Amino acid sequence: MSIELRQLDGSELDRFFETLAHAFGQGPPFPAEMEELWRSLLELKRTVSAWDGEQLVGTASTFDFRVTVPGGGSLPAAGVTAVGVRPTHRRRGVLRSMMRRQLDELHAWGEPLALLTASEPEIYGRFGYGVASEELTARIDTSRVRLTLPEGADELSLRLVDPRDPEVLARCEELYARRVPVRPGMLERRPGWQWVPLRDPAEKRDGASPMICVLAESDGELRGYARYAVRPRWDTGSPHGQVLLHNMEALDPAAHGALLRYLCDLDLTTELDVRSRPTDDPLLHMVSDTRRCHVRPLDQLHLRLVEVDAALAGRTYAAPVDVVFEVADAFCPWNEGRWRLTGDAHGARCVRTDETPELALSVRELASGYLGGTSLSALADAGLVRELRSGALAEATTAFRGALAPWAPHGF
Ligand SMILES: CC(=O)SCCNC(=O)CCNC(=O)[C@H](O)C(C)(C)COP(=O)(O)OP(=O)(O)OC[C@H]1O[C@@H](n2cnc3c(N)ncnc32)[C@H](O)[C@@H]1OP(=O)(O)O
Repeated sequence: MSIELRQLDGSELDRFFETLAHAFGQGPPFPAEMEELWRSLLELKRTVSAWDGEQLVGTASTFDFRVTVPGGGSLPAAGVTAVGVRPTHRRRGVLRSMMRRQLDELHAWGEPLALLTASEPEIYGRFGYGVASEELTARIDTSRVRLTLPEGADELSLRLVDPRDPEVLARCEELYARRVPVRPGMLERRPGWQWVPLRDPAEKRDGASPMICVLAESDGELRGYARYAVRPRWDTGSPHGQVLLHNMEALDPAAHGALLRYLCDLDLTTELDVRSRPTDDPLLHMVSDTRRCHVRPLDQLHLRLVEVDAALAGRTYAAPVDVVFEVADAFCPWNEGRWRLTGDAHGARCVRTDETPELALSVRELASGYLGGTSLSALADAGLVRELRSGALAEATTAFRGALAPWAPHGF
């Protein structure tokens, strides 16, 4: 089988979505709402298509993001998306060849990072991606769990609005933009991206209502918003509906608490399903009983350092660090070798060196630690990082960690 790889032509987009629909197992047509959104956001220059003769057998693309890195700055990051291979052409190296082309292109364009959320966590490690953030899912028994609310929560007023109302959406996006620099992993949303967290395909609701939006305001100022749906359940006689939290942002503890209480107190419901929150979300400290919250962490952002030096120099460090890393990177050999990282809370430098290595690891582990979500010491305990100079591991571990757990607000 000979496979040709090339950028997609605009006239081939129908086939792109048809191939993706087959790859994800549901068969064509691709869900209409998603297709319309993705068509408006895809950049043909960033697509990769794999062809077996006239047949489109593989798809991949990237979005041109900026992601918040530790310290509050941001870096360009390629958001890998729409990866799929036709079921007839599985396990013959089509994905590998698309990943090869994609990373070569990102390298040529000088983009320091690539990010993705994976359908299955096993796929991307072999291409140098490490799990850089986790998300927390929870199923809160709101008939039993009580909340202790932060001061000021009672003073906020709550208002139900149409999430798609242009004025509401603009205000929510403005608030979201203020949250972006706060947490590593947050994604800047360019025009068009405000629709992504509003995705709500009817065929995926499974008995739940369309998306609802509640605003938390004080004297007309927006302090937080939550988007959710309600799935009524009456099958046992008494009502025990579920509240499904799609997304929520708040500027301060009071707004966060007010929104959470609203979601937990909705009449005729006994459960709040939290789909994706940071692993250090304050809700964990407001509930009376975490066992009845059924909390579960899942891998979230898989991250790749496309350019080790630009990536490491592009963030700041929680404590002074001066360490020589010996990096292994079989898939992107331009990253292989020794890098000396010096930095602190104000800035950093990362340069090639032939000095004696002090920590040895693969680019995958460096990626796992990059946003501050995974401890390099923990990776060393798993045999994945080797300390070659006493003290270097503790120094790098402390420097890489941040005050907040990394998290991305939505998939892509
Ligand atoms: C960012 C995103 O878009 S995530 C969405 C990814 N897409 C999907 O899950 C849709 C359904 N799946 C598919 O379309 C395909 O099976 C893909 C894209 C996951 C894999 O494509 P393939 O062309 O079969 O992969 P390819 O043959 O290149 O395999 C490369 C390697 O990955 C491994 N691999 C591929 N798929 C998987 C998987 N699902 N789980 C574990 N390992 C996998 C292969 O075994 C191979 O391993 P090796 O390096 O040891 O040889």
